[in-house]
Amino acid sequence: MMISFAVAIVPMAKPSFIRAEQPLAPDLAADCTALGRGAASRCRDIVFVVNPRGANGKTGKEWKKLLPHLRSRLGSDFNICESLTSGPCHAIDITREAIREGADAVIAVGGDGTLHEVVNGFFWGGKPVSNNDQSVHTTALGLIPLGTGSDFARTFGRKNDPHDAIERISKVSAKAGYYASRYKKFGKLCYVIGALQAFFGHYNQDLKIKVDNGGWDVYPLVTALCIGNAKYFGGGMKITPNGHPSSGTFEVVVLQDFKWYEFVLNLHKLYNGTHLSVKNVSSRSASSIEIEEIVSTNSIFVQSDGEYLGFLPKKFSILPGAIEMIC
Ligand SMILES: Nc1ncnc2c1ncn2[C@@H]1O[C@H](COP(=O)(O)OP(=O)(O)OP(=O)(O)O)[C@@H](O)[C@H]1O
Repeated sequence: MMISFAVAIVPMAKPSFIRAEQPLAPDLAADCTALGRGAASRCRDIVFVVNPRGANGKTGKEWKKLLPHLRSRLGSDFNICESLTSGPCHAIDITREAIREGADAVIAVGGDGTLHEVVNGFFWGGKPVSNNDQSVHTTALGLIPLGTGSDFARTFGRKNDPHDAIERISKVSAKAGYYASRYKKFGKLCYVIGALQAFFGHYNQDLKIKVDNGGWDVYPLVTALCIGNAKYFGGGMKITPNGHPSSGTFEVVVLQDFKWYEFVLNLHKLYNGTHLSVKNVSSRSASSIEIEEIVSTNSIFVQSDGEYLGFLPKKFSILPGAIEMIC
């Protein structure tokens, strides 16, 4: 069985962010290449955190093609700092360092995994990271979606066109400055293949769920539980169709006693968001949720934005308005 939750981010003015109550990543030694090379004072206004290995390496290639356009579009308003990630979790460190150094905006360039890491770089020990001089200046978050799925951007109705993303960044540039695996070679189909493969050796599990500090509800034979403050995951599956980053809540969708053939038969509904009317599918909205096994096996896998997040039990909660996002 798998628990997944779509994203942990934000839109417009003061949106919300989903937080896992346990640390999302270790605080690795800060070795942000771009800022650590002594270029911080030159490059700290807008930092592009680029995952060159995203989408099977396509992100790196697309980014190289995009750079000249980006420089000509934003170069007059911003000092542009490009920082390539060297491996998993590096984006977290780069982001934290950029915020501490007073960056006006940090832009994730890659897929949902990269965005996930950048968002987590905005926090440390459950609290927002602040810049070194402790001023009211804040750092905005932006996204150039160049990953395999890039599902978060879909919630905003985006076609995941990087040029559109640059236009959005250029339009709000003044404001930003002010406010202060494995099947990826199959592209988006990798998510369907991965989900089908997950059914083999899969077993349903009885769970208990506590929503918004209420009582515990028992959910027998859970096949999958998905939490989202955005609508999409799995390369365009509208899994939490009522989720939206500005709602201040997330949507919880539970699939119970689902067979692999039901997954196949209902695949089109998962993609267009009409699966909530299917038998054994339920949905509710929440601002915090605790999930535990009825009988503990410590084997219920949790993933977030395609990233491994450990095993149950887990608690997730919304942090309303935690990050200013360029969108
Ligand atoms: N230099 C690197 N080499 C290998 N892996 C990296 C590197 N930099 C970052 N990563 C890891 O790659 C993961 C996936 O990247 P990303 O989300 O950008 O692309 P994707 O998986 O193709 O897109 P999506 O998540 O939208 O499907 C990130 O979460 C990160 O942990």
